[in-house]
Amino acid sequence: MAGDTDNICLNIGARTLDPEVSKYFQRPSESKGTGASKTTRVGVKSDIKRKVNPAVKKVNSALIQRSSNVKPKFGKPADESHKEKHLLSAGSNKPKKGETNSGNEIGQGPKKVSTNTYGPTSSLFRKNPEVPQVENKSIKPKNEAVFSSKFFKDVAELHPHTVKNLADVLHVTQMTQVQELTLFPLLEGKDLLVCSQTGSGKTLAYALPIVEMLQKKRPEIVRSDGVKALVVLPTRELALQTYECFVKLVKPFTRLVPGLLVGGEKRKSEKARLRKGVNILVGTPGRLLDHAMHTCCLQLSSVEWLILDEADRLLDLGYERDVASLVRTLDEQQKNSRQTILLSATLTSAVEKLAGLALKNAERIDVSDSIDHELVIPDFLCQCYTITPPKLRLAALGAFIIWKCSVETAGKMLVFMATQDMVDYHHDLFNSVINSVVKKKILFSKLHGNMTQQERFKIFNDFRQSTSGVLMCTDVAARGIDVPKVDWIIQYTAPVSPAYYVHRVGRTARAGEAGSALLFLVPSEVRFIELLQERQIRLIQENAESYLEKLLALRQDKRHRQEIGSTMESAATYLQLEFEKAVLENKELHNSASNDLPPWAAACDLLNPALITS
Ligand SMILES: Nc1ncnc2c1ncn2[C@@H]1O[C@H](COP(=O)(O)OP(=O)(O)OP(=O)(O)O)[C@@H](O)[C@H]1O
Repeated sequence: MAGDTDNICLNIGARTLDPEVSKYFQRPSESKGTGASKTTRVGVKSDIKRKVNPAVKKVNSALIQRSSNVKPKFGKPADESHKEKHLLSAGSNKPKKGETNSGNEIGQGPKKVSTNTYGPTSSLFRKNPEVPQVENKSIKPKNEAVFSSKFFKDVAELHPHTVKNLADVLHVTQMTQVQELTLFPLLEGKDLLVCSQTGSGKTLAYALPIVEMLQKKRPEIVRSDGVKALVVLPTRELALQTYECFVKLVKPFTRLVPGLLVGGEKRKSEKARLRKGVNILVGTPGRLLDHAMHTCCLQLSSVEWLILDEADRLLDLGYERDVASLVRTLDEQQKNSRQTILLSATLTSAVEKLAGLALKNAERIDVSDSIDHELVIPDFLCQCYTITPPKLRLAALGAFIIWKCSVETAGKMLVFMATQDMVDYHHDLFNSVINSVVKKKILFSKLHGNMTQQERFKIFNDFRQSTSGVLMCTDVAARGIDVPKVDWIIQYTAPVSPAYYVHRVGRTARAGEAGSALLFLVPSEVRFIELLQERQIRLIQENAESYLEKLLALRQDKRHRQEIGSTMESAATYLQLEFEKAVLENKELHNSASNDLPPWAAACDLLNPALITS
């Protein structure tokens, strides 16, 4: 990525460069007799009648002034602008016959440039790195059928109230593979190590048998009997979601009480809940351990089931010690024998080590059809990627969101980004800019680890219940979280590994439903596609230009028709300028662009270091 950011200087054309260099970025419309082109970024900027603050005006006029003082070196008559399209395809920045590569990166100084002209393109589309075409290797995707042929109503061991409740409240009737394979060993009291693809119904696979075993116990379990089942999950959202699953499952058996402990809440109120009595305690490791050590009303002596869910994530997040301490505390305190279940979407050696620590004579259930632990992608997931030059990324993402969430349909989308600051910045930027250009407003929300628990729960729940909208998030939402009816997973920054790719895309196409995923890469990240191919994951390559083209649909709105122009380039330029203006006009956005974003993100996602520091 770092290498690609060098190209950003070309995005800003004359604005940041030495005057000697800047003349090579002259907007063609200023060449005599060619007429003004609306596709030129500076040109478009000057066309937009919008209240601009004086500082912005000063910068803009200085930029225009600077660029108009020099003679154009590139450029062709405006009436040839329709021929520009071919420049957008892969390799558009290759020197053409009769010209040399100008190589105008900052610091290189002016090089000999072509006398051949490119014409009035936006600088967004000029001097971009070549978009590589990736060879499609032969791939054998790993299959894992989600559903079994069994129905809950046919399982004699389940209470009729349970079966009815499953259908009425959880809307499930047919078992998934993992649910069928785990039900009987769990009812028999075995320890289990379960590995199954994302979205295959692992939560119900353990929650259902536990509730069933609890409701069958005689004398009947009541809340004053204390904690019988302890469920450990890596994040608050996952814990909340699992707790809610238990709340639904115990509906026919109201004497059973689930509880939630996730931190971020006052200890006093948590203690009060524990004092009243909880039978199924769901929580994150740190908080559970904290109460286990320091809250006398939390007794673990009667625990009979321990569930370590999303074990690979527990380890990734550094909870190994907390989990080990919790297991030790249980071993010391508990009076009855314990059944332990460990679940994971991937079986790594670290997970196996944890299994060795917590499980006894465990049965292993791996739903996938091979033993080499390949990554499994849901059957009905359509996966695409786009290799987009850094300068075009922001506009391409904006265009895609506008297309999928406002113009075409009102879809529901998760957008993954690398850092909390990126999420904050893009959330605020898109919320203000995109919603000022679209007719059908888009609900933008954000989720990351640096938000209060109340905020996180509220946003997570609101997004789960909404039928459309965009949730921008870090990897805090990558694993385990279950949001119904997500149409698209966008990975705006590449995941850290193929396994994380699978976790992120696994937020859609859950439990046999259909979904789509799009991965943004810059040209230097193309190796990631090869890595995915090596793991038997196939993606279809798409062109960012095909997303940018969709911006032309905004022309239906008379307010923007003129500014958008009639070409993909002019429309993309329009959106990019709207982003840039928002950053210049809004102090908070400006500050977060200049102070908070990692330099590589700032460089890719607007901004133009010159604008930020101006
Ligand atoms: N038998 C079923 N029939 C239909 N839907 C089901 C069934 N079991 C579970 N589901 C639904 O499938 C979705 C995914 O379930 P769950 O979150 O348990 O998957 P998971 O395997 O734990 O996924 P991840 O590994 O991503 O955490 C949930 O919305 C759940 O309600």
